[in-house]
Amino acid sequence: MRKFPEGFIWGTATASYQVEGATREGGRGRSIWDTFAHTPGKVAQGHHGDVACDHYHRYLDDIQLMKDLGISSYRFSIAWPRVMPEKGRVWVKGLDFYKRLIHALLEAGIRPAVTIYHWDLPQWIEDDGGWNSRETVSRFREYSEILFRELGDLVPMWITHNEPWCASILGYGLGAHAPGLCDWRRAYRAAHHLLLSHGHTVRLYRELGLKGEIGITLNLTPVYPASSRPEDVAAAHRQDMFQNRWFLDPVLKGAYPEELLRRVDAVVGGFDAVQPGDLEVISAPIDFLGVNYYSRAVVADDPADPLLGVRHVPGEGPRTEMDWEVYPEGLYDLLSRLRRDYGDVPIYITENGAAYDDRVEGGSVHDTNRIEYLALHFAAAHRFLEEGGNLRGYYVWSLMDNFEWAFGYTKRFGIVYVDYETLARIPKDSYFWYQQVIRDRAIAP
Ligand SMILES: CO[C@H](O)c1c[n+]2c([nH]1)[C@H](O)[C@@H](O)[C@H](O)[C@H]2CO
Repeated sequence: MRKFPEGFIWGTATASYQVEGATREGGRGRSIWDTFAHTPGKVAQGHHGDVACDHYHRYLDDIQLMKDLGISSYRFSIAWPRVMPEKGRVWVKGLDFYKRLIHALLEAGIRPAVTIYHWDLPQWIEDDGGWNSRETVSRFREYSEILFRELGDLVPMWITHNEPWCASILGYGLGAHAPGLCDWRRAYRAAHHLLLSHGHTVRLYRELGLKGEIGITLNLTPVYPASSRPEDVAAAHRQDMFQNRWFLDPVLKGAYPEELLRRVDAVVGGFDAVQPGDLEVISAPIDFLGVNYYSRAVVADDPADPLLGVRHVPGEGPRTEMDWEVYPEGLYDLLSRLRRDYGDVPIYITENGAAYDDRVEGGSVHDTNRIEYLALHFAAAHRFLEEGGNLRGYYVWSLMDNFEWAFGYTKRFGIVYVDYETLARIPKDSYFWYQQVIRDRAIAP
């Protein structure tokens, strides 16, 4: 058996817009995802989060599932529109659901890990410029201060942002996520303002003297050259800069990659979002780095690509329902690279999991492919730990099937199946497998 260390944190993760529903309850205002999902053609089959998994009303049953599973921590996000539903209005009572949730988690012996922002920006802030506007930085700090003052003594682990790369590139550059804009200049400005708001919030956390830990979650994708040709190796470095170092370097080293700034300036002109002192704020020391890992990228040199001169090449591994290659070695390589290039920063894997075409058969879901995926990735994490890696914990994405953004409910990532007709929860085989791993604190060799 491959034993994990005493005190290793086993968890599961979700996000507010993906599981809560109750989008019109408790004084909640509209988010950019309410707007985006209700815009025809943006989300598969017209799906939206109005009901989702109804976690807002069913959270006690879901916590019982977590308790039976045996996890020691649950990562979830707070919906900003519940706290700031409209311009000029702070609705602290909007936190009442989260206070109930957190108390129930603590009573169940489960450590709450709160993501302050997981993409559901209040629509009124987007109407005021959203992450393209520097004003949103101070609004995020104000929002964070409310959370810290109301929940700071109860919540021991805070994540400022979930994947600012996705929030900026997918939301403002590619238009695939809310707010659905296709403007690279705004995308780069949004990325900077997301990072800046992270830094200010970390500083605030320290100023308030709170005793927990705070960090940020980045989606990180190790990049491999399609061949050993120097052009492909150089292409992989460029993609790594765009995919990973763009966020890792400012947060952990206090500087953007020089070549990225040059390319951004050349393509979008005048990357003027950066002001003196910003990088010092962004690199405020963090207690941990949250890593979301799902798969790798393989790239080749391609002069026709205007920004980076790369083209993606499919890896040769099996694919999940998201058409992502299953590549557990990439998790070990990523963690090892972080340790090599960024020092011994404590790491949590804040998301890892897979979507598969799960079917209910006789009241069960035999998701052996997901068990295989998780077993391989747990083994990669274990190898890193065995080499002295500073890995603190592992949050499986996701506790339950949920709203998978532009894919709606067509992709299932949960270790618990959700019947969207009845909202019944059915633990999958992977739930019971994970339960045993947690009990043994080990995986089979
Ligand atoms: C390349 O995958 C990204 O890192 C990523 C994958 N995922 C995420 N980020 C988001 O944080 C979750 O909200 C998604 O539900 C989840 C599954 O798609």
